[in-house]
Amino acid sequence: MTFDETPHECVIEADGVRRSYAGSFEAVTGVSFSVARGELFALLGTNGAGKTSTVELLEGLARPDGGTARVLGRDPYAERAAVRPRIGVMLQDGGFPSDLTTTETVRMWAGCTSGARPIGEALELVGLGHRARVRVKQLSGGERRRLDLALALLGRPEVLFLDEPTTGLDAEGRRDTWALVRRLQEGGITVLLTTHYLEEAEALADRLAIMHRGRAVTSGTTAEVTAERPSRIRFELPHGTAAGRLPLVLRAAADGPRVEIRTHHLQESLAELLRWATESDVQLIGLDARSASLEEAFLDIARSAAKTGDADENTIGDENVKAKVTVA
Ligand SMILES: Nc1ncnc2c1ncn2[C@@H]1O[C@H](COP(=O)(O)OP(=O)(O)OP(=O)(O)O)[C@@H](O)[C@H]1O
Repeated sequence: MTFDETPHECVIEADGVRRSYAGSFEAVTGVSFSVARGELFALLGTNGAGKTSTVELLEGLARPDGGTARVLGRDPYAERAAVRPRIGVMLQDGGFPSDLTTTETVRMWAGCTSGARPIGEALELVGLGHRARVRVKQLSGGERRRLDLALALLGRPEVLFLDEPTTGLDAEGRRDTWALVRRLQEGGITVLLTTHYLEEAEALADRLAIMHRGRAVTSGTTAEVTAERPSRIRFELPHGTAAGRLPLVLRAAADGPRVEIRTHHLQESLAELLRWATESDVQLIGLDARSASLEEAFLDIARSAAKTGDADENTIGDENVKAKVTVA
């Protein structure tokens, strides 16, 4: 994705950013994406893909070894003093003094934040109002993540960086955080999020990128990313119906009752299958047809990269096969 394709004001821009550790190992090898004002962009990827390393460049915590990072039109590292008051950062591991209470922690943070929200409001926002007097060391892992979020929101940021914000939260806590992020976004905030939860990206992201080994292997809306993957049709043939009776394009070499069709032309393949089933008077047991999910796209990328030892290609999977049938 290039900057020109984004119709609105770019608030976050990574243009070919690179980052090396110890002067040799390149953890981020030229990543580009942009986030428009009010958008939520999610960075997904395998462990060690380079998500945090990339986000830190945009948070101004490190200078890129190549390419450029811009936030609110400025260099977040060189112009940190101008950028920092306008952004909220939720790191993967906040590391608070554990003997302070949640209120004391927020108060301490408020002391170095200009225009900070009232402490009670910040805690209520993240559902920690009832834990105001509890020491940080007594908070659960999920509650600490919420405290992290409260601190990130303290200065009413225009841009919010969330590094795995719901890790350690239970299902209810995760949904509460999603609802809060949506409310913040409705208020015009721009969000860059990293997550391991694909349903989180599906629920929240306007656009996303999947990273692997320091590169953004694919990016776009969930629909665009999944459109590259084949859809799937599954059913079971009734006892006594041979797979060899299936139309040629849907036929498997092997026999057996269970059929799985992978196709890039779901509507056509399904129509052909149903036409055949009706004409042949065959009942398709447990018929299930679905477009590829983000999870499938992600797994395809991880598997393909593991197989090839590289993730250089943008297209993953057998894109040329119109319909691939496996009969188990
Ligand atoms: N300070 C560091 N020194 C050396 N190598 C590092 C450092 N921080 C990260 N790395 C390496 O850089 C690569 C990318 O790490 P990074 O934390 O950015 O990935 P990630 O996608 O955020 O991973 P995860 O999902 O596991 O949090 C990994 O191989 C990691 O071991």
